[in-house]
Amino acid sequence: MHSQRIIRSYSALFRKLQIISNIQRHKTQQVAEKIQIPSSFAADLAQIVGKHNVSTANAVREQHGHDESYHSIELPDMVAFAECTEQVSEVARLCNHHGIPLIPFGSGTGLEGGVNAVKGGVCLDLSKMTKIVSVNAGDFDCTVEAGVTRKTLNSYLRDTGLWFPIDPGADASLCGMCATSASGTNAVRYGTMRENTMNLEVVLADGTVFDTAGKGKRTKKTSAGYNLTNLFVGSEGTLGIITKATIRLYPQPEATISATCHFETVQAAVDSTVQVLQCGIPIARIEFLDEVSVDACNKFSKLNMKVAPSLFLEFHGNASGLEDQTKLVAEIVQANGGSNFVWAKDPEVRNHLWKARHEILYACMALKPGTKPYSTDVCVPISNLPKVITRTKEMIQEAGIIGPIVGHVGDGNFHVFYPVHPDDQETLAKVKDVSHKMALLALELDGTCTGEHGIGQGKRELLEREIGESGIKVMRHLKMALDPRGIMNPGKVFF
Ligand SMILES: Cc1cc2c(cc1C)N(C[C@H](O)[C@H](O)[C@H](O)COP(=O)(O)OP(=O)(O)OC[C@H]1O[C@@H](n3cnc4c(N)ncnc43)[C@H](O)[C@@H]1O)c1[nH]c(=O)[nH]c(=O)c1N2
Ligand SMILES: O=C(O)C(=O)Cc1ccccc1
Ligand SMILES: [Mn+2]
Repeated sequence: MHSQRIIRSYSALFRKLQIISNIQRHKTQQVAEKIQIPSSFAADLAQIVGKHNVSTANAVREQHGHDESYHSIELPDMVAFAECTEQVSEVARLCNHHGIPLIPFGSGTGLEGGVNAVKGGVCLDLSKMTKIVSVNAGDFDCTVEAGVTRKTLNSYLRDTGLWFPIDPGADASLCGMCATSASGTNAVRYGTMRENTMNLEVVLADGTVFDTAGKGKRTKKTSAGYNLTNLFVGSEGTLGIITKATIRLYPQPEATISATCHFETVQAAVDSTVQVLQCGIPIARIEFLDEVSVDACNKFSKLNMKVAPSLFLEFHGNASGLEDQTKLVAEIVQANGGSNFVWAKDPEVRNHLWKARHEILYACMALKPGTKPYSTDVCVPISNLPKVITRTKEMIQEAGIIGPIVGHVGDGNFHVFYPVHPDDQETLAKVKDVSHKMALLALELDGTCTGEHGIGQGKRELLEREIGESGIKVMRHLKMALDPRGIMNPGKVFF
């Protein structure tokens, strides 16, 4: 008995050591030498996409070597612009043949360093693939090419009475939004890219082109086999290149009302949110801003809000329905000690409010001029949200740093924006420490280390903790099966 127990504990220790050595090995791979590109490669690439669509110019490489995050710029060796799926397929085949990294580029608005070419290689810019392939108004869906952005789609749809509501603030490409599983302010009502993507045309590393739900399929439901569509949603360019997306559309709301209100505590704001959801009010947006964010918004966007934990809300529906909804929400707010429930129908007032919310990143940077934003993004079951936000605020105070908080509170999702001077290592170390502790707390409280920005470069270790050894193994098997040479966006999602 005793010897069996010893054997068991030794084998457990051995397994642990194996995991550590695996992680070490992957970390070493991550800093391995960049791949040497053969001299004939640029000419081969130009054969596929045309000479005018290949660039090795520094300015173009610099433009493509970063997104909107604090992650340092990493230059690709060259940038190629694809104009159609066939070209994407040929480029993938060529890169795969030579084992050259291939990084899909949508519009570069990501927040986790997803497009930064950590191992060099070819950045494949998809912004020239701008066809809106089809709009099926009667079926509430449309199919777009990789370069179509959400604002372009919504302008195109304006006269159809339909719209695509997923709104990450930035004018991101829709396929880039699929790649990061984006969401934003409207997700509480309309869901995220996961719930709104029906089919994807994907080019695999070896050039294979396929449709994740079957050619031309665009049904609201399916039980047909594995969900390959959602395998690629959130894959961050590591499994293949998304060249087309079929996504769901919604009727444009007949009437819209926005509102703001203020609270004594974070708890009161979250309690109000939970009660709004419990009452079945189909709230379209319910955004939390702490007092530091409100102050930043007041200064940057010329608002005149009470500096207190606040909610920005939006209601979509018909006129009579909206009256009932706003009345009920006002009562809930009041019951939780909230004040100044102010609502607006006027589009100008509403647009000003949401513009201010979307520009919060820039408002927070203006609190410390010359800084870049270090962003965080955790998501927990909503009942645990006050705990994580309150503890995070304590940690921010203890560390003596500035960290405004905003949250897509209806989804249990929030962000801290830390404005950091790029050469202020001391503040950066504190920010990283608080962010890591916050993410660990979220994991401990049944949450995820990212609700919507993705893993990118900075959260790979957190992903291992979140998914666990077996889950990571399954992910690795999938990666190996689809991209055996590891050319697709190396250094992201995995070590
Ligand atoms: C001011 C502001 C505000 C916000 C945000 C950004 C900014 C600047 N974001 C983040 C961002 O808008 C979001 O991550 C987008 O989905 C990224 O789309 P891009 O087209 O810019 O992808 P981008 O080019 O930045 O690429 C992102 C990742 O996807 C991959 N990729 C891009 N296109 C691909 C394709 N066609 N096929 C395969 N892989 C592809 C890339 O390789 C990379 O790994 C956000 N997000 C959010 O969810 N909620 C929010 O509230 C906000 N808010
Ligand atoms: O505004 C949001 O909701 C975002 O997701 C954008 C963001 C979050 C954190 C840092 C920078 C931008
Ligand atoms: Mn967000």
